[in-house]
Amino acid sequence: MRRVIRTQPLTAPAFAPFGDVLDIGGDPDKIINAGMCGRYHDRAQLDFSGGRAGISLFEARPRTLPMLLDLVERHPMGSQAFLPMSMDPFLVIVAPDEGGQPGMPLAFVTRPGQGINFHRGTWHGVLTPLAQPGLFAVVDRIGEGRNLEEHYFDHEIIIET
Ligand SMILES: NC(=O)N[C@@H](O)C(=O)O
Ligand code: NI
Repeated sequence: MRRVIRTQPLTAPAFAPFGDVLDIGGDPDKIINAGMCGRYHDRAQLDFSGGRAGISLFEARPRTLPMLLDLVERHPMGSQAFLPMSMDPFLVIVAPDEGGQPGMPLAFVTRPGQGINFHRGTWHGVLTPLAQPGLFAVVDRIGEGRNLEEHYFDHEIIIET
């Protein structure tokens, strides 16, 4: 069986069941630094249970669309944030959990300057830039325990614009 999933723009309401969208839409929560900076305060639900927060840098090879989606994964012990260090859109794949297996995935494309934070246990595609440099800061759980569960699809899923 072959399924095609079309990308859609990333919005906070559509992404809410899966995680947080980090962007500077609307007014800042605070004006700081002598009026020189807007702070969009505390915008993600972070979770590092039994471990600690870590910041890593990922240099990922960009993908082109259409692309074959063969794998999603989840981190049962912590959240994971993808914070681009460029102004290029990237692809964000998520899927609902259906009895411990991923359901039908959704594919979002970010606007320049948007980041995301997957909530703990959210099925997601791995970091997928769409342009060079695929440079991201990733905030996730550092600690003991099995924090990676992978699922390989047994049917073909194509992600298209
Ligand atoms: N495994 C790892 O460091 N990265 C993945 O979790 C990912 O979602 O890209
Ligand atoms: Ni991950």
